[in-house]
Amino acid sequence: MQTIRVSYPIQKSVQLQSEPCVMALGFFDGVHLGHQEIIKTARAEAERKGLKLAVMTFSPHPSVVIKKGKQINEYITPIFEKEKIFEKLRVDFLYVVDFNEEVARIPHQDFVDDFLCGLQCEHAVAGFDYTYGFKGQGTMDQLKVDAKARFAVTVVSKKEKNQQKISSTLLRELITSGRVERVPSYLGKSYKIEGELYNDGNKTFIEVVDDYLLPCSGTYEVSVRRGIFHEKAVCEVTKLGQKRCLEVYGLQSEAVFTGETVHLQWHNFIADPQNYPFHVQSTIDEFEALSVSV
Ligand SMILES: Cc1cc2nc3c(=O)[nH]c(=O)nc-3n(C[C@H](O)[C@H](O)[C@H](O)COP(=O)(O)O)c2cc1C
Ligand SMILES: Nc1ncnc2c1ncn2[C@@H]1O[C@H](COP(=O)(O)OP(=O)(O)OP(=O)(O)O)[C@@H](O)[C@H]1O
Repeated sequence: MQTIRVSYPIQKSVQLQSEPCVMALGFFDGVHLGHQEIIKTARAEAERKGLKLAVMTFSPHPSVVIKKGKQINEYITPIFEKEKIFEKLRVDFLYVVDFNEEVARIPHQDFVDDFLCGLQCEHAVAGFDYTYGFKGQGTMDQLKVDAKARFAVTVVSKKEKNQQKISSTLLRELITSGRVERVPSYLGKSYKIEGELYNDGNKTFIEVVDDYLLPCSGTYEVSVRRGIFHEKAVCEVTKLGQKRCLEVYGLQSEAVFTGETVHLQWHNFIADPQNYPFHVQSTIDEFEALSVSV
């Protein structure tokens, strides 16, 4: 897979690198079961038509630039993690559009002309609620109009679980409120982060990139994978202002770890920082009840 950074106006070199493709559109934070449906659909079309499979995403999240509603600057899948997932899903080109104020103002028709036709999109695939262009005025119906018969459009219908749309928003809410055990039914697997393991003689801790979304402060049942070793452990999350700390207990090995790459999977919330177990239960049940989709 090739990851290609795209700025606006699109660089000539990027256009020259492009190949006729089926393009899947969206931000794709988490690459959850709804997103996977988009990629699967796009891949099937790419195979049927003998085209490359491309994904077009943005960085940072448009909410950071548009400043309307909640700004999303921590991710379930920071860009390096997204790249790995798309690689596994056999994506050929990952276009990462540098989303800035100028891009936010691009009218929907221009976005289609420059970013889709300009990168040889022959078939676009996105979900029922995908929007694009200035003020999000481009909808999936508008995309068919803006395509002007230059490419085909497939709209993927809403994928639901427990009567609600599977969404990055719901997953973020589950993770940040500590209900990590609910994640697999929307993500298809437990929430997993990658970091580096350190031991300072007393404590074992994991350092992660700053833009990873972490569960709320508390103690969690986790599993840690280091190379061929896969162990159950306990992780205590503490957050002091901007400073976040992930301390890990119960790893079998006595070795001193200095920067070894580890993968940590979040299985269950055990207790909050005051050692009250399951304090978040009611909050998230309320959230899930409130967010039942219409
Ligand atoms: C070229 C482009 C310009 C956009 N401009 C706006 C905008 O001016 N206002 C807006 O609310 N959303 C705008 N959007 C954002 C999308 O409509 C959408 O909200 C965004 O991709 C985030 O999706 P999500 O909230 O579903 O993750 C733009 C998207 C694209 C691709
Ligand atoms: N549950 C779903 N069913 C079908 N399509 C989906 C679903 N969730 C997202 N999509 C589609 O996947 C692509 C990426 O969407 P996006 O990144 O906005 O995900 P999201 O989960 O809706 O995020 P958010 O909750 O932040 O709005 C878009 O084409 C979107 O329409």
